Amino acid sequence: MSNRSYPFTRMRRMRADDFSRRLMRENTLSVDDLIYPVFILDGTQQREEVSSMPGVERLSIDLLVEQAESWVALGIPALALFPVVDSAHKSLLAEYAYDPEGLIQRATRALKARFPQLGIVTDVALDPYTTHGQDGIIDEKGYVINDITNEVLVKQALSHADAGADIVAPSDMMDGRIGDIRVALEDTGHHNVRIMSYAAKYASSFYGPFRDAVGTAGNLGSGNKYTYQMDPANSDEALHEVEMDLNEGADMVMVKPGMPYLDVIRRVKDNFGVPTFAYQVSGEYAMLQAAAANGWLDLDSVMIESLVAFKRAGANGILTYFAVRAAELLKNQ
Ligand SMILES: NCc1[nH]cc(CCC(=O)O)c1CC(=O)O
Ligand SMILES: [Mg+2]
Repeated sequence: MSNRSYPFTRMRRMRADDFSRRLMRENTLSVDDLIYPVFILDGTQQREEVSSMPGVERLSIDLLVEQAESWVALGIPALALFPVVDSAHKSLLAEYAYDPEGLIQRATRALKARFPQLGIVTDVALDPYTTHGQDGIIDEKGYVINDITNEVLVKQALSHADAGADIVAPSDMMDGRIGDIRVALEDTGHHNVRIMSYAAKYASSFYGPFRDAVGTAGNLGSGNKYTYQMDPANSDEALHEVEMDLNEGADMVMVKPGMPYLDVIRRVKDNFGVPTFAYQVSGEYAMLQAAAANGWLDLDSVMIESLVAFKRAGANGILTYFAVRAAELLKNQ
């Protein structure tokens, strides 16, 4: 007989029964892994669907607080807040981003007042607040000016922290903003406000439906974010980005988008062993929803499979528009 291990080893033996499949399962998904991104409208009693994201609703603060009751009851640890900013509040210098009475600042205060134990993650980036939809302040040629943008991002992050945000999450990809924000938070006594850095954020076309949801698609027009977001062809560069953000004081790092970038998550986790998050972005959500709507995929099972895949790749948690549905499924399993 050859030196083959079969039939002494039969990989199928452990798969033969549910109990042994459970015993050898390497990764599990729980509600503790889920962060739910939400879109916030101004006004009261406002509720709007997002056509490219079936099942996602943009809500005014009062309705958001009402709905959050059930999300908290499901055990979802944290929400990530994204504003739908009225065009009257958009400007070249993005002043509304750090207005203490701005939409995110008010939403954060309302949610923390009602649910002190619910983690609130705020997005630090200027794209909802600029007339051109870029994530920073631009020069006469349209180039996003790094260091001037950082000054505004610091003001924005501090205003979020003052409003009660637990985690500020810079998603802009300027160089050096993590260090600038960390120093400012320390100087103002916000020692425990955590920074989740969108450290390896790619210039991705999978963000399309998000730009519809927050209403920046029109402002950005045919523009792109290639001069600050990463080239999808790179992954060594992602490690360099992550290393810099950790050195500047990031508590958590993120890879974004999610599913097409699982290899990057694995490299980040293996190299640094720090809390690593993935963002299953709007386009990934839209793809699965669209296929399910056509009867081509079973939504609940592909949703859970995709989320387990993030855990297998090394993610400690996932920002996902499926958070509520997944939490319901995990509760009933
Ligand atoms: N700072 C903007 C921001 N923050 C989160 C997303 C995308 C999230 C998603 O697609 O679900 C984007 C879009 C962009 O960079 O243009
Ligand atoms: Mg960077």
